[in-house]
Parts: sequence; structure tokens; C-alpha cells
Amino acid sequence: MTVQLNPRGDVAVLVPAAGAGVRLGPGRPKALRLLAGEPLLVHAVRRIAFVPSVRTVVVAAPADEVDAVRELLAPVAPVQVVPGGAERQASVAAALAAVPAGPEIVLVHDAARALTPPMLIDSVAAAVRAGAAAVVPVLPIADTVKEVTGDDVVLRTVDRSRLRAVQTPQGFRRSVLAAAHAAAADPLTDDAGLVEQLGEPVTCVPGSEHAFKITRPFDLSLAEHLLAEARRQQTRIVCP
Ligand SMILES: Nc1ccn([C@@H]2O[C@H](COP(=O)(O)OP(=O)(O)OP(=O)(O)O)[C@@H](O)[C@H]2O)c(=O)n1
Ligand SMILES: C[C@](O)(CO)[C@H](O)COP(=O)(O)O
Repeated sequence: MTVQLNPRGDVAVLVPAAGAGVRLGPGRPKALRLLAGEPLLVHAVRRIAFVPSVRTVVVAAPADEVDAVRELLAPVAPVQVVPGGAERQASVAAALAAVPAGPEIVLVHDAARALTPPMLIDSVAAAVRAGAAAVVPVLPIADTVKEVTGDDVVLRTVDRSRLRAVQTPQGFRRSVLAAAHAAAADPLTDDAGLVEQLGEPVTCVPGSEHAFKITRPFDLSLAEHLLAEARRQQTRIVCP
């Protein structure tokens, strides 16, 4: 069965959500942990569904939580749910395989970036629509960066003027992402890396501080604080 949000949309969004969340500490799989009373995945999917050009959403859930995730998301948006894999890359590949014919722009977006503004999702899709093969949202690095030895002795200070921290959603022409995953050998930490290995150009667009990845307990506390503040001020910046 094909599950669609907006039949006129041209974008499919893959949501890898099958990670354990080891760095967040013991508990349920990270995408199902609560932020302001709702799972991270619900926050992420609600923001994706807010973008008018999104036609299809495919979530890669922890393999033993597929039915639970389907039930959880049913009241949020019409999404397809597939079992994820042992690595993020395998989860993305499983979701990509489930995208029905139609959308020619595919975004890959971490469930863990739960407060990503819909405007960022829209801007990445727009950059692919405008002709880019692959697009990543980036931020400059705020700290000085050092290269160190295995036992933490500084080797040198890295020139950070041309370094960027990369976020999601990452956007791709569908054929490019499919070719990149088909050619993938070892797992990489992001999908744009697979496209780089193909020799295709990857274009940067400005990222958003609100698209930070909830990785450690401090990130979850920060997200709680930002949501509470947005709700108090009734802004729609992080809370569409
Ligand atoms: N086998 C995996 C591993 C990760 N992810 C997803 O990829 C995104 C980015 O991963 P990260 O935030 O690093 O999550 P975890 O792998 O869960 O974190 P940790 O390494 O702390 O366990 C998350 O939405 C996560 O659910 C996935 O779908 N399948
Ligand atoms: C894909 C990603 O979010 C880009 O920054 C990131 O690489 C995933 O995080 P991980 O900790 O490397 O799995």
C-alpha cells in the first residue's frame, strides 16, 4: 500500500530512527525517548509533515518496534515504517528501498534532530530542485580544533576556516542516492559521504542551530528548555 502525505509533492523523506542511543544513557531506543512528553520521533515527523512538498515519509524503526512505531505515528502523519538495520547506513538503505515510484527528490533526516525547523527541510529540498545532485546543511565550527594522538597529546591546530559541521536533512536527486548506496562498501556516518565516493558534487546550504542532534543527556535538556521557552513565548520557531 502506498502511504502519501501530499500526492502533488515531489519529495520523499527517509527517517533513520533505529539507533539505540547509547550516548544518551540506558533506556528505550533513542527515537522513542520522551521530549516534552512525546517521543523524539513524533517531534521530528511532525516537522517533516509540515513541509508542503513532502509526498512520502519512510521511517526506519528499531526492528522489534515496527508495529509500535506505526501505531505511534498514525495520528501524526501517514508514514511508512520499515525495520532498520544494525548501522545507520543500513537503516537508510532499508527506507530507500521502500520509497514508491514518484518522488525524484529524497531527503535523509535523523529522528534525533527532533527540533529541526520545517524551513530548513524546505530549503534543502529547494536546493536539490534547483539542480544540485546532493545538498548538506552546515554550520561553521565554533571551537578551535586540534588533532591529537591516541593518548590525547596535541599534534597540531587545524585550520577551521574551511571546516563545517554537517547536519541533516541531507538532500539528493533520487538516482544519485540510489547509486551511492548501491556502490557503498564500508559504512560511513552520513549519506553525503557515499555520494562523495561516487565523485558527485555535494553542495552546502546554511544549517540551523535548532537542527542539533540529540546525542547526549545535555542535548535532551537543551531541547526540553528550547521547547518550553518556545511554548512560553508561543513562537513557531522550533514548535510549528
Ligand atoms: N542502526 C542505526 C543507527 C542509527 N540510526 C539513526 O541515525 C540517526 C543518527 O544517529 P545517532 O544520533 O548517532 O543515534 P544512535 O546511533 O542511536 O546513537 P548512539 O551512537 O549514541 O547509540 C538517529 O536518528 C538514529 O536513530 C538508525 O536508524 N539505525
Ligand atoms: C548523519 C549525521 O547526523 C551528520 O552529522 C551524523 O553523522 C550521524 O551521527 P553519528 O553519531 O555519526 O551516527
